[in-house]
Amino acid sequence: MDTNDGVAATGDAAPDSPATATSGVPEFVEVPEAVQAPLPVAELHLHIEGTLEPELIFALAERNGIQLPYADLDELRSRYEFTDLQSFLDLYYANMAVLRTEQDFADMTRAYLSRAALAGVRHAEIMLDPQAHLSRGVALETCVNGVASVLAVSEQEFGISTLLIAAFLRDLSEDSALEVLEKLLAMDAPIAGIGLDSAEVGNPPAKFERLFARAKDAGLHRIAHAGEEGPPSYIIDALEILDVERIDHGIRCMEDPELVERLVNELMPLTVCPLSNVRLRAVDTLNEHPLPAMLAAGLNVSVNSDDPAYFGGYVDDNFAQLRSVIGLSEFDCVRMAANSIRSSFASDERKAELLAELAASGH
Ligand SMILES: Nc1ncnc2[nH]cnc12
Ligand SMILES: [Zn+2]
Repeated sequence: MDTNDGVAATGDAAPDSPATATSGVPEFVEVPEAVQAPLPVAELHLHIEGTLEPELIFALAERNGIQLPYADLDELRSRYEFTDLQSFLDLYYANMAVLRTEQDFADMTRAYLSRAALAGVRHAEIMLDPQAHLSRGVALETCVNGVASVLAVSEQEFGISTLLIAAFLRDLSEDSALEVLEKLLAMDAPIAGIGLDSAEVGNPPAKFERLFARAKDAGLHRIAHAGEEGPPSYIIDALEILDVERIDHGIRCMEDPELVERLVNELMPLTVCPLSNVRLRAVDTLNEHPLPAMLAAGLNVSVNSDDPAYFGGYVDDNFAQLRSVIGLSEFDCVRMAANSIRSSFASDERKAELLAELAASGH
């Protein structure tokens, strides 16, 4: 690991040109950062339905005989202009209509993992929104088994260890969430934890106190979106009422210095998603993103892609823009990669393996 200031990543790999005296290239020329392997990271904040790329949406629609309300890819892409979280969620839920069979869920998962492997992801904790599929008449077994069947071979095929997290939609009732959780437990679904997502404002953590208590009882990990659009008090409530182990986003903690101090002291992981925050207008531009201030405050932050098909990039794209647009140093990138691994729910053995890989990565 080096601690040099980051050089802007161009995204274009330089041609292979060994720096020999005879090639005319001085021997001391360093390998440009762009040709280095990506940082090995754990992706901790990823909605699998948010990885549905436009091409796959069209392919699945055709396979399932579904008429999309867009004439072509360009028309679909023209809708990816969001004004806030809800404007995104409307499209995100609408596009799920193409997911009908186990094969559809498996294909989506496989597409994410193969792209994530190129992005440097070595461990992924993947959220699935079962209620968004049940409400369309897709069985729980269909979505869970479709995703899980590919996760089961992910380490072997993609070198990515995985865990599945059932995320519950906070704009629905707690009773609905409890009913689905009981079904997941009864079918022995391979879930490692539960999450809380969807429309945040007006749906505070306290609404899901019984759900999270039940999940804890069942030995499940607990995470929740908080402080994406919602106030800092939602972060406090997620910690105190839901007893979460990680906060998804959490960027609005910066409005409450006492909360920041608490999060620092507790080493509470915050899974930050910079490109998502810009696209959903939680921040105006990447330059105004609080991530550098969060790092300076000593918060345990990691970089994640959230819904990469909708927000302009996977985790490597997030890092590349942080380097090139706001000049984030290589030291901070490596620090966040290490945070992501340490904050994961992977086994201690797997974490040690990944930290060793990070140390040997040359970053
Ligand atoms: N960024 C996000 N916030 C809340 N719910 C989501 N579901 C998918 N992406 C989300
Ligand atoms: Zn999210």
